[in-house]
Amino acid sequence: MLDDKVFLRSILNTIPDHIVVIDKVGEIIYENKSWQSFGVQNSSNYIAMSQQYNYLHECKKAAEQGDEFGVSALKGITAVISHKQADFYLEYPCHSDDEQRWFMMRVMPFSHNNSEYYVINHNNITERKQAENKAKQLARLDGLTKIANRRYFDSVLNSEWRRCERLALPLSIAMIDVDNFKLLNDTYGHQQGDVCLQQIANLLKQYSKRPSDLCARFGGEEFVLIYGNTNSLQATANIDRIVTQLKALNIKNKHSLPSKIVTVSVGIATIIPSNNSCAEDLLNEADKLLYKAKTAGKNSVRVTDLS
Ligand SMILES: Nc1nc2c(ncn2[C@@H]2O[C@H](COP(=O)(O)OP(=O)(O)OP(=O)(O)O)[C@@H](O)[C@H]2O)c(=O)[nH]1
Repeated sequence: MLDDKVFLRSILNTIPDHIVVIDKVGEIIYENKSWQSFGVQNSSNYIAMSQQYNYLHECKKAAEQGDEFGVSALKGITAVISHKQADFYLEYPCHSDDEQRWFMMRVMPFSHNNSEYYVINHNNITERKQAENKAKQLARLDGLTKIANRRYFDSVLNSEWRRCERLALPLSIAMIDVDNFKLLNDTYGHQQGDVCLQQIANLLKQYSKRPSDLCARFGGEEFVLIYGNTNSLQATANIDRIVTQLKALNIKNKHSLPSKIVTVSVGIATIIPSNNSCAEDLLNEADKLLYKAKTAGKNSVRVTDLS
């Protein structure tokens, strides 16, 4: 039975992976049913093409059009064909108009009648990718406030620093600390303190919506905002709006005098990043200003423009 071609073909047609076999020059000499039906549902490209195509030519075309995965696929398959590599794996996105999808391409050589052939197998890994992406997103968030955590803040600050340095743009940072937060906890309980932190985080989110903005929980009752391509005046105006909105929320902290509501102290520092300084210096500057605001009586904003 195993010598029966129809029998073997039937087996291959039951496999959900998209399988294609090419020869040394990339000519497609076999495709299974899954491959064919995927090709019918999707426009022909290097992952969905039929026997009239040359697989390597299609990868090359995709690479020339700037498709980075086309470049990797071409390189990997060529490396297997030229025996530089025993096999090749590539994970790549292949989104349709209404669905996000990811696949893994696997290239394995085999010999038959003194000729070499290559099985190219595309396996749908969307579920795993979605789970990985979700885990990645969760790892960036602070558990209580659901805004960015300190670790993610550090990485965004460094990349925003480099971007603003490259483009000679101003970068502003605002350190925000809740005033007399211990009093709030002591008066209304820790749970109410948590709710207050969540309210402030939601407010900060509303005022950091541009792609180069980020609000994060720095730790405890301290928050930090990154404003890329934002000068000192713009950053201060934004913080003023946040402070006004916080006042409007009227979150009670009756022993915090004289306001009796939740207020914040803020330090804002702006710089045009260069070789002479680093992101940590800017952060330290904002922190110093915050400390000054605290020691001068809290509920105020201190600003330094180093640009
Ligand atoms: N509810 C709640 N409290 C927290 C959390 N993280 C830190 N805190 C509390 O925040 C309080 C901060 O107290 P302090 O550092 O003295 O600051 P403060 O009372 O705001 O005083 P100033 O900063 O000088 O205005 C501490 O009591 C911490 O226990 C949290 O996630 N939830």
